Amino acid sequence: MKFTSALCSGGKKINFFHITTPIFYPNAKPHLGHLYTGLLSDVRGRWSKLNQVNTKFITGTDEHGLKIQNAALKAHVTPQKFVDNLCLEFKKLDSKGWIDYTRFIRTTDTDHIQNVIELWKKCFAKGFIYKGQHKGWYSISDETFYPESQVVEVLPNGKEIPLNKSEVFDQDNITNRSFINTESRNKVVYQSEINYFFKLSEFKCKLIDYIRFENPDFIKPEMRKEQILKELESSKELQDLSISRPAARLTWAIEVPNDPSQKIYVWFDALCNYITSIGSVQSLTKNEGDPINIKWWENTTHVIGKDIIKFHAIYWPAFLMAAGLPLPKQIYVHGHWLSNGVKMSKSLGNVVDPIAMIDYYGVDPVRWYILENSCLEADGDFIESQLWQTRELLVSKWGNLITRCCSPKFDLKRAVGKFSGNTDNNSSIFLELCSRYLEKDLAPTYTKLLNDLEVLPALMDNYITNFNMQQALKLLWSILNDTNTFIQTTEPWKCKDNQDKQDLIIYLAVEVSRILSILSQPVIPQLSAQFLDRIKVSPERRGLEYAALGKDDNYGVACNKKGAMPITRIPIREKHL
Ligand SMILES: Nc1ncnc2c1ncn2[C@@H]1O[C@H](COP(=O)(O)OP(=O)(O)OP(=O)(O)O)[C@@H](O)[C@H]1O
Repeated sequence: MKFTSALCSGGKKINFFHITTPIFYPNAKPHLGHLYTGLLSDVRGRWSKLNQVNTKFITGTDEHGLKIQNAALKAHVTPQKFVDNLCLEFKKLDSKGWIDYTRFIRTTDTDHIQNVIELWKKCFAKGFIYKGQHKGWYSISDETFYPESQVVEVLPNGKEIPLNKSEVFDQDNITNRSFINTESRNKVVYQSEINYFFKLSEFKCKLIDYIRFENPDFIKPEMRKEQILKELESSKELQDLSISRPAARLTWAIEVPNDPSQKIYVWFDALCNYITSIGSVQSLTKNEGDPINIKWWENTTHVIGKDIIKFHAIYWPAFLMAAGLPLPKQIYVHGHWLSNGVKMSKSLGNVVDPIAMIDYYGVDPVRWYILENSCLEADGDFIESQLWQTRELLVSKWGNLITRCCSPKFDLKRAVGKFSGNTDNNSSIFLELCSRYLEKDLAPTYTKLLNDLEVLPALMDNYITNFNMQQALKLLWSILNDTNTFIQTTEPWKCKDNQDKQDLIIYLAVEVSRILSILSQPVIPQLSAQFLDRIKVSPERRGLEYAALGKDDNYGVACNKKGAMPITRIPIREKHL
């Protein structure tokens, strides 16, 4: 069918789509930023399902590591109890936000732990892991080491000075002194210990070839790819990566195979969740694995915030290359939600509580607002009055349009019965009908509307598959605005003496509502269902194949009577004023 193939990349049907969010640290309750990553992935996953592609969407929590161990200690509970409690908060946010995942992975899950051990063993067997002395500046908050060039000392008066090159640091001479790294600006401490190392230094050229030449779409958007390539192509060599910590210091982590004195570094553990989400390390092994699992893996998209790009675009591909495993298809990197110009983060506590917003404004206005006010390339500010305004527009532009169509003055069933069979996804027939019944000077208005409606599914497909949700929503607003203007100008309530004309106007308006509601199901799953219910579109006719003019000839029955509005006005939250 012409319509379906238009929605498939390059005309080729993709059968598998696997999408992942990062697994989040459950060291405090989630905030708006976590909902954002979940939402981008959820909409993309739902779009893929609507397109009848086999889809898996995985999210979860990253439960090991020093950061969790310390937070649990502070809360006077065991790390297991600590993560059990907070994991529920992340699940609650997903449930409130209608984040429709296939599996919620916890890194404490048994199958995941097994995979981490397998991945380690493979890298070890191929000679990419060795034991050595490690000295360096470590940020517990970021769970990562920083080079000296990225560390400054913060003096008691708040002044920041570079490290004194001639000073020899050790764990003792930094007590009572404060150091931060210049990348995340989190605190760092000096550590010297025995660790296992991963030979990251061997992957610089392989990564450049892979990202720049062989798979130029691996990292999106372009600016993020260039950022990573700049780092890789700089004259600096990649430093081997410390991937274990002494068990004496880190207890809450997976044990290094055959060495109980060491625990696996939390990022080596966490990244492996993407494999757990498909199956096992073994099942992804080239030539020996499961072809279906490999297919899932080759159609995997990771969605992440820009704060963790290095881990996903450098470390993760290098681990996989070392283990002889294939790489996922793509990594999409998004910007941050800010609070007074600073990244909203659990550690800083400068957060917006998304659950409070959802409880008051409803899930779909929040989803719409977040997606409309963000794009991958930029950071965004949350402004509650804008969220309220977005909701107002959904009520006045969309809710009202449907309510108008369902007015007792009109007869939707009659209009649908009269015009749906005539059109059959062919707007030129409908154009002809419009020119027969409507005034000549309306021709530009309805021609534009019909054209826009015809190309809408393919344009939305392009925007959503490229995570450009903002533009996809702009298209919906534009058609809604044009339809409201069309109704306002044609005044169907004044066409009592010309039933065909009235039916035609109402039919066009309700078709816009129906098509837009079908296409927006991934974005506003609850509201779109309520809209479709209001005009009695059967649940079997809500697939993408019905998102075209005239496609559904069997809805609108008994709608033209007073019914509850799917969405009504509410004032802005009092707390906000
Ligand atoms: N301010 C934010 N804007 C957008 N996404 C965010 C934001 N904060 C966190 N995320 C999402 O969460 C991921 C990081 O998860 P993490 O649990 O470390 O969150 P965090 O709030 O930065 O935590 P912490 O402050 O403890 O480091 C990001 O890559 C991104 O997907």
